[in-house]
Amino acid sequence: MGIRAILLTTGADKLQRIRSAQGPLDPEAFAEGLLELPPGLPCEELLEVPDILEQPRLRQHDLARAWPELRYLAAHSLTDPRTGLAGMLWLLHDRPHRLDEEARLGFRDFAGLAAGMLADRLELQRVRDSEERMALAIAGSGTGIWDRNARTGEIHYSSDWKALLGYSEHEVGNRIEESYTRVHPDDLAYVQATIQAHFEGRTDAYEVEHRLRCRDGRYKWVCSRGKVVARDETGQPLRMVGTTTDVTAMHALSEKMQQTAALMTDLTNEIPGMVFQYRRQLDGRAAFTYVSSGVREIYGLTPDQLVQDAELLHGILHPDDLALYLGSLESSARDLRPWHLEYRVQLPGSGLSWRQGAARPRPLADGSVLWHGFITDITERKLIEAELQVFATTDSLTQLANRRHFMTQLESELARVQRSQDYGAAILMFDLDHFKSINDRWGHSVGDEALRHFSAILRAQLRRTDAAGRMGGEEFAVVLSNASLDEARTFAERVQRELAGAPVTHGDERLPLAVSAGIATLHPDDPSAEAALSRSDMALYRAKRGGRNRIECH
Ligand SMILES: Nc1nc2c(ncn2[C@@H]2O[C@H](COP(=O)(O)OP(=O)(O)OP(=O)(O)O)[C@@H](O)[C@H]2O)c(=O)[nH]1
Repeated sequence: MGIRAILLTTGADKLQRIRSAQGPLDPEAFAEGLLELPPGLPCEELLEVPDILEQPRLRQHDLARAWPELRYLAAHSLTDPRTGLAGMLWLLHDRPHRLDEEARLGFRDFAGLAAGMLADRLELQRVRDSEERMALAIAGSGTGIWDRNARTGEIHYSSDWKALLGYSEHEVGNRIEESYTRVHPDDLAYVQATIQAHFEGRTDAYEVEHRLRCRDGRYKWVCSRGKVVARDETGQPLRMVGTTTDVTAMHALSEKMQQTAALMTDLTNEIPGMVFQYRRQLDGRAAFTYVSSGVREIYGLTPDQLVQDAELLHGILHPDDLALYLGSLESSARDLRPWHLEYRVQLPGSGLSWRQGAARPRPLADGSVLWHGFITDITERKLIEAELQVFATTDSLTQLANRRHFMTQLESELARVQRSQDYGAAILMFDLDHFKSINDRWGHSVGDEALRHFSAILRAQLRRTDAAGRMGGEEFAVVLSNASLDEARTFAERVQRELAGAPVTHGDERLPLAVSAGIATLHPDDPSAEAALSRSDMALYRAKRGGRNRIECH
């Protein structure tokens, strides 16, 4: 090109830094190595000034001052496709000059090459800067960094890495073989296999927790993370970088938590019944996240079975209680109120049994609800309750309803009559005739036998909807649902016939047992069951007065 000097400057604006100069131009002549762009630059990609003497403004420029012989100047901007202007390439001469077309094209190509190299260097600088920033960011954070040449097996550690294990700067070798000697023997195979899988491209990056021996011989738990950052054309790793973080404290904590969890499990397994944690998601899906071993007795399942499939309970709960069970959990989740329920289960091989559930719900951030609670077996309590219920409502001699329970049944029947105009019911009072003389003649136990005998006759005549009770002594009452006065009279006649036809005997003797009956219907305007009862009582009184073994209606 017939040029005396070449200059390379970098910068993104009018102030350029001189990077290199070839020829008689002295870079030292520029203040702080900076050069301000002459006016008109770098607006154009290529600018040529054939003779500076013809450009008065350029004669005063720094370039002309640094090299007074300067007569010719050509400049080409160097651009970085990512950031724009990155520098300038200058051609200078001490004589007037002009590039011919071929030289211009050559200058353009040359500037293109220089711009590419400059962009690469800037990129490298950026990477270095960011690496430095990263190193600064993780300095003192309990993390060290390393850089491994996968081909030669050379590995370099940051000062933090060495400090992590208690080494000073020059106490750690740079061979990978040595690095593996610091890994705990029990962890080595696993660590190497993890790294190998990453080398073979089976993972994007790797992360492995293991123990590393410190300078003082003790082991620390660390988390090693690594990633291959360069591979050759066949995919073989060339360079891998990574970090090592001290997780000893976290490990100790997680071990402590595991011990606590194991203790909790042991304790919950000792509690009779089943301790559970149950989670219900916003979309309604639900699962047991923990169940104690008591699930075997409570539901006849293993903990794993119930944790894997909560719906197994649908086949275990009594069909009549399933909807109640699901509904009660639903409302507990909705209102965040404690869940309490008594329900029946049917376990294979054993009969019906009762369970009681109690749990507290807690809302979670994702909208789901988490219960903690327990289920106990209350079958025995339910049996006792049922026995007490029978005890409280039944006459022990005859097994008929006692007076109090019969009155409750009568009240329900009256309510039914009051609800429906087409519905009628009758109340009958029975009283054994001359019962005192039976006791007097054959004794109390024969009298008891006679009372049981009459109760059995009454019971045999009842329909499922009717009810009978012993009102006291030798007095009985029956309420016939959906029955008229005539139907009630027929009922009483049948009872008298049965009693006459099946007498109680004592030895060869036959007890002269007969019964009087008084009948009344229930009225919708009866203020109470007692009112209807007293009408039938009045009718009974008339039957007694009328000669006994009679039926009177009110
Ligand atoms: N064996 C027995 N007798 C009872 C029981 N409860 C009451 N009695 C007796 O039943 C008798 C009832 O007698 P009364 O009230 O005089 O009536 P009655 O002899 O049946 O005469 P009328 O009812 O007028 O026909 C009494 O002797 C009571 O002691 C009982 O549980 N067992």
